[in-house]
Amino acid sequence: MPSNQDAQQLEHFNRHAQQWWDPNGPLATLHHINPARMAFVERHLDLNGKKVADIGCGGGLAAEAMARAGADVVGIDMACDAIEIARLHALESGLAIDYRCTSAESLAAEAPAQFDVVTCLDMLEHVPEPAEIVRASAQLLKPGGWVFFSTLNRTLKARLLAIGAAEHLLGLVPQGTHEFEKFIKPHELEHWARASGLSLRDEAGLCYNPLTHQAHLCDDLSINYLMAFQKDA
Ligand SMILES: C[S@@+](CC[C@H](N)C(=O)[O-])C[C@H]1O[C@@H](n2cnc3c(N)ncnc32)[C@H](O)[C@@H]1O
Repeated sequence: MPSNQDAQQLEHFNRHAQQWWDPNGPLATLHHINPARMAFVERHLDLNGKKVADIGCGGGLAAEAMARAGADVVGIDMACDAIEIARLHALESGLAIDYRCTSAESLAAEAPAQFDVVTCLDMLEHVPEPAEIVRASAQLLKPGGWVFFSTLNRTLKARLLAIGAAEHLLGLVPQGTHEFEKFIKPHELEHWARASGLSLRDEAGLCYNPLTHQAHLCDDLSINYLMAFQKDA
């Protein structure tokens, strides 16, 4: 297995693959936050006709939303059971999405500078070397292309809410989904992106109400946040 993977994390997502599309299942929170994440992407560009790589696509929640908006999507993930579920669901939805069980680094080696847009949503905090995923994302982009990351900030508040409350108190997310040490500060993400030839264009917090299950874009980056970068021409 290539080094930039956490076997336990992949096993975790494979274990829940069958329930990926259950809006009340273990991945329900991803269903709840997906419209706000898509709104962040679409405030920068029209996805119609764009070639998109969705890195760490899982069962395909974002990939399907982008395909419905007219994008030509390649979805990749190293949890191969999740990719199988994504394929089946796209078939049922009548969407043509190219799903592959491969790594971001392999796709970048195979298809450099081929994509208008890269999305990497709630994935960076699950890999040992997130900077390498940022670098691969930059390699995949055409000059001027956009990449969107969402991840969890390494703050006490995020630890209390995303792990303490969501995993242990409320059971919104399966226990073991997150490791606090892997959370990423916005300045770290920006630093890795800049080193990969990406310029920061926008950032937003993603505020989530665990009682109403409503998520919206906000100014508070202290828990879940999104960043948009453009590849330097
Ligand atoms: C929290 S889920 C997010 C899934 C999807 N992006 C979404 O937001 O709906 C994290 C995903 O990252 C994937 N992942 C973890 N490590 C990976 C790696 N090294 N390469 C590709 N995908 C990976 C997991 O298998 C899982 O599907």
